[in-house]
Amino acid sequence: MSSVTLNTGASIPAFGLGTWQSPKGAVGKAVEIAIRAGYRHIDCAHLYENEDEVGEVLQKLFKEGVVKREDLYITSKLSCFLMSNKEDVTESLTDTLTKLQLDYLDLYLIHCPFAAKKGTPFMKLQEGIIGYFPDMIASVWETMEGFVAKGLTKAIGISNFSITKTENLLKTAKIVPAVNQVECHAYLQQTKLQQYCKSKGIAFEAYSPLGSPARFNVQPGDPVVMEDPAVKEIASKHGASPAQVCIAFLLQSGLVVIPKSVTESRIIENLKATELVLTDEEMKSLRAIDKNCRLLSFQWFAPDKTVDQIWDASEDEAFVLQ
Ligand SMILES: NC(=O)C1=CN([C@@H]2O[C@H](COP(=O)(O)OP(=O)(O)OC[C@H]3O[C@@H](n4cnc5c(N)ncnc54)[C@H](OP(=O)(O)O)[C@@H]3O)[C@@H](O)[C@H]2O)C=CC1
Ligand SMILES: CC1=C(/C=C/C(C)=C/C=C/C(C)=C/C=O)C(C)(C)CCC1
Repeated sequence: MSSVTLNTGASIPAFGLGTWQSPKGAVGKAVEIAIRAGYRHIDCAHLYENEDEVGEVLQKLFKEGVVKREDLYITSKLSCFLMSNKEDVTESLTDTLTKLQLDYLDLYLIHCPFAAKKGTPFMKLQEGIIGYFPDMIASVWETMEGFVAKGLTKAIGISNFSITKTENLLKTAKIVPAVNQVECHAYLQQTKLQQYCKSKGIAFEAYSPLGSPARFNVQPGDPVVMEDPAVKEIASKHGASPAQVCIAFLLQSGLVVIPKSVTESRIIENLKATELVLTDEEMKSLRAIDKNCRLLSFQWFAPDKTVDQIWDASEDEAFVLQ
């Protein structure tokens, strides 16, 4: 399977399994199916509230000799509720390592540049929002640099950072982020952010590569990337599924891609997309369907800001679904 070389010198498998909204009772099974089938990269987060079940299944697979820790690439992310001080940031990582039953992560990301008050119930998130503060991010980053020094994570990175917010971070960072994980699919191709990340040596990770069809804020009439005529046409030419075309498009663009599924047949189907080779012509027609359409606005993290302000939209003038 192809991989991307990070600015640390390590490689990240270009294809991995997402676990957001993978419910307890299903996420462990999904991770087990995935690893047995050949996945070697799992994308986790404190916020997903399912890391304990992922940890149990990893332990089981290690004990059975199915896979070794060093052959897996495990990412997790700092909770937005635990960003206000060094103790909270350390608590988030420690809690994740305990739940995943691991000594170290391969990659630890700031989940998003916005913070929320510790203890806020997730369902009342809007009541606990603090916002985006460059100074807070700078000190979170300093703490995370300490995690690398202590061997608690091999690399650190960011998620949901615009060019402006990344530039702010780079003013004080001693370690350049290894990765920026952001929404990216055929309807939000993020070419400008991709170019910027490349220029800084930051690898680009595409989340919601299938257009996150079951996201909590989905509305009737929203554009559906897997139903795009160009995607469907290319899929039928290859005897492939639209999901496979969406994944192959991003992989062939040199990105890291982490589709989520808890359905056995889809977990396997998505893995097979790593073998699908699209022609230059097909890549060109997929590049042409970009709508600059953001599906996860993150506005709940900054209700006082417009969605354009949240994403520093002058950078990309994204059309955003509210
Ligand atoms: N850093 C961040 O802020 C974010 C990170 N992420 C990460 O990226 C991962 C992927 O993004 P996500 O938003 O989950 O969305 P995806 O674009 O990966 O879509 C997942 C959805 O598509 C369905 N699906 C999966 N495979 C297929 C297929 N072959 N055919 C048809 N439908 C399919 C899944 O259903 P089912 O499971 O029922 O099979 C699920 O409902 C997340 O799980 C998470 O790890 C995502 C959002 C934000
Ligand atoms: C506003 C809001 C919600 C918040 C959703 C959030 C904050 C989702 C964050 C998703 C992330 C960060 C995903 C990927 O990594 C709830 C709880 C659904 C309830 C309804 C209102």
